[in-house]
Amino acid sequence: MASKTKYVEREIPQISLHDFEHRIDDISAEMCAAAESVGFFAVKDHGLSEDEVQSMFSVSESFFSLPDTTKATVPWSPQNVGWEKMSQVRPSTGAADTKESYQLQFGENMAQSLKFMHRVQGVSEKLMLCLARGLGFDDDYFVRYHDVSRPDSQSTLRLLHYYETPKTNDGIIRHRAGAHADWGFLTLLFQQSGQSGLEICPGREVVTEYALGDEWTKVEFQPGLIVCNIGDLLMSWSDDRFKSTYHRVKAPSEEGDYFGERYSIAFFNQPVKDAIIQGPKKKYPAVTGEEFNRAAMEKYYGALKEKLKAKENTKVAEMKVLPVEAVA
Ligand SMILES: O=C(O)CCC(=O)C(=O)O
Ligand SMILES: [Fe+2]
Repeated sequence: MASKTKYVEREIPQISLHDFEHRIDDISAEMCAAAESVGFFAVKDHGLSEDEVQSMFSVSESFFSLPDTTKATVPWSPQNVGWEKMSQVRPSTGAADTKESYQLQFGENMAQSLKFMHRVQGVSEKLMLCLARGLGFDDDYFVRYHDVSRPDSQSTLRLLHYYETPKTNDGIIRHRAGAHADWGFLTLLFQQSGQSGLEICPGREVVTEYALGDEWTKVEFQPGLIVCNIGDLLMSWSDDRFKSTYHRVKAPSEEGDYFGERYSIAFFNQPVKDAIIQGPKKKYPAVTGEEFNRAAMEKYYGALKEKLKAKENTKVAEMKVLPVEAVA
């Protein structure tokens, strides 16, 4: 039986993008303070309407309601596009997440999804400008490296669907999104009212490996907010000034947890392969986006292998494991 989760109240800063052009310096200061402390913040007044977001959730729900045999005609591929089900194993849990997801990249997509992706990219570019300014880079520094018109653009929209979890007490932990830090640059996340479960565990340096057994804070849906978090890549690119924070969608198991279906939408900003990743203080040697990903993949598989070795009767080769591109 899992022990009772420890919760603490932490403030997740809410940052208004209202009157962006005139307030960039103030917004940038707020964003950098959040990125340096909790690693998560929420933006409001970002220009995306509730209708636009709900339409994208409708697309997602229609897609996931198709029979598996139909969804399997667009299977997940190593380019990180397509559908997967119950196949993402996290080093923190060594077990597959109880979910399905569908990845889309810029290019040939349904017009509605593509339009939404461009809208979220627009918000992302504002955040990139603020973060670049905060680090002392040119304003367009990060935006240039996240050019979604390039054919090798890696940024990905991920539709997520977590299955309803039985309220049985059978001792099986049904992970939704096992604890992890996103490995990319910056993630923007959309949640739905009443579908709780997202939790964060800030302070990587003070938590145990994968933050298991530590103190969590719930990040609940609020209308009009986009939840944003720093990924490992930006942590490195900022000389560790901005924090990539552990988070999860909790395996429902305790009183007050939400056991129903959950839909969420994540937009992962990823730099192009030839981006040069190095912070202003040059804490780490310069690497390309491609090299950074390769190293992240090795680290992920190393951690996963260790975890699986530690678990009895689990053979790595028998498990269908998604590569790190889909891991975020
Ligand atoms: O579904 C969520 O709310 C979080 C998903 C997530 O953390 C991820 O896909 O990286
Ligand atoms: Fe994540």
